Amino acid sequence: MKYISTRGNAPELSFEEAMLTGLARDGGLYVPATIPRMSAEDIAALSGLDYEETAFRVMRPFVGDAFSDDEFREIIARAYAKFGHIARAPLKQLAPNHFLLELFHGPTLAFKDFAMQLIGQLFEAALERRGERVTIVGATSGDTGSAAIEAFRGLDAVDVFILFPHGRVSEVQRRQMTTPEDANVHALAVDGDFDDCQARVKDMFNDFAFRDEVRLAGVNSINWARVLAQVVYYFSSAVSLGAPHRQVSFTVPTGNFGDIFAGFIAKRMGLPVDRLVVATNQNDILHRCLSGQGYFKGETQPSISPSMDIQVSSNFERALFYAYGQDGAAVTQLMEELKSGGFNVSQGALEALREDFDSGAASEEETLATIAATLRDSAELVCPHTAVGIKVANETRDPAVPMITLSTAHPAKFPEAVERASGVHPPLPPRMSDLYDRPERLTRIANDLAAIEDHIRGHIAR
Ligand SMILES: Cc1ncc(COP(=O)(O)O)c(C=O)c1O
Ligand SMILES: N[C@@H](CCOP(=O)(O)O)C(=O)O
Repeated sequence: MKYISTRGNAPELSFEEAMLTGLARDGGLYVPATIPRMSAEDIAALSGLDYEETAFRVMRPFVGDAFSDDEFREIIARAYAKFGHIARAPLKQLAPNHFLLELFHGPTLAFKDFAMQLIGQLFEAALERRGERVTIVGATSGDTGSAAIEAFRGLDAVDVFILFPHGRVSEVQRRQMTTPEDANVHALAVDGDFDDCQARVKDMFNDFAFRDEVRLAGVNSINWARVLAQVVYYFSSAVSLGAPHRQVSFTVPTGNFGDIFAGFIAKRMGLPVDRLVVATNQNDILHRCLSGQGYFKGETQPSISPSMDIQVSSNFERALFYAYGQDGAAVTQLMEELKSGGFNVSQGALEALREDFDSGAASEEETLATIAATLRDSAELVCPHTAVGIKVANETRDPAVPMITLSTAHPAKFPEAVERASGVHPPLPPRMSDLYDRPERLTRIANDLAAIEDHIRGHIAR
């Protein structure tokens, strides 16, 4: 299995190389050269398997010879051992033909743990075999950072630097990043928004001298392995509702487009998915784009679903690559135009996107009202991101097709908003009950590439 860049001008890499490389050297994102198919029989055979075996069967064709079957099975087993639910990703019924896929039973209470726990194990195995060490940099609007820190803390072969927007993540998210004591963990509070953090991470990858000096690696969803791990729960949930004999749809609270892009890959692999619905908060660039208004950046508006406060949606580049018929030059041109504000999507590409994706958005008031209504009508307390998904699912879904809305974080990560909406204060799980008492350690830093690179140079263990 080879991986190619969405911009068509970077070396083809193996799974392991693509995973350790992160961003392609032409600035693009790696995707598999061909997407492996699973037959209806292969999908039917997943019925009744546990999550780990499903993960093995779904991901195996993408991994090539990077790991033996036994090694890969052991890695998967270790990755999900710390999850607090035997099903890993349980489904709950919200209403007739509307289901919630709970993705917050991992160590940091958000869906990011599914991929991050796995790639922590994959990195450790690959780096040990190669005798190498890397410097991981990541940008976060709250959840990726805590999941990455949890997955990589204490590893000898890795230093991990997480850039988060100062003052724009929830207190629980910030404390999850700033309270680990491990010397290889570095939380950087950047004076800017998430898009600034993500842009600085990409700048570091595009600064080849720095990239090679510190042996940079990335764990944002620019990393293909992040997307791959998230494909699994589309299969596990659809199969438990009757796939391949029955179609299902998914609504996905969306920011950086990584999670929903994993759904697109599942569909391309042969999973019978009817619609993939993009649900955004008031930062609705993706909804506007899919509604035919072009992809034009605005000012990021802080919201009660802060993890989705994103304007430049990194993985949308991968969707565009397929919508433009895998034309790397066309994608390169669009990304150039994005630097000066945005671009219009061609009619053909828009039609291609709409074959798979619907979209909708939720305002702040609608998000709060949905949290309250979901508690009242279904006895489920949901986080604001999940509420965005439920609101959009209710507006767009076909009642005849089962709709699975992804529940992306535990409500206790966003207690103020949840309590404001519902009057209920969601408690943290007992294992985290001292989170508010632990000392914090962070560095406040300017939104400045040179300052961030200097800080990293000065803090890595060489
Ligand atoms: C809780 C939560 N929901 C939804 C999202 C959106 O996911 P994606 O960026 O993959 O679209 C994020 C962050 O990415 C998140 O942390
Ligand atoms: N919402 C994310 C933003 C970064 O997303 P990623 O999936 O590209 O790593 C977060 O919580 O940090």
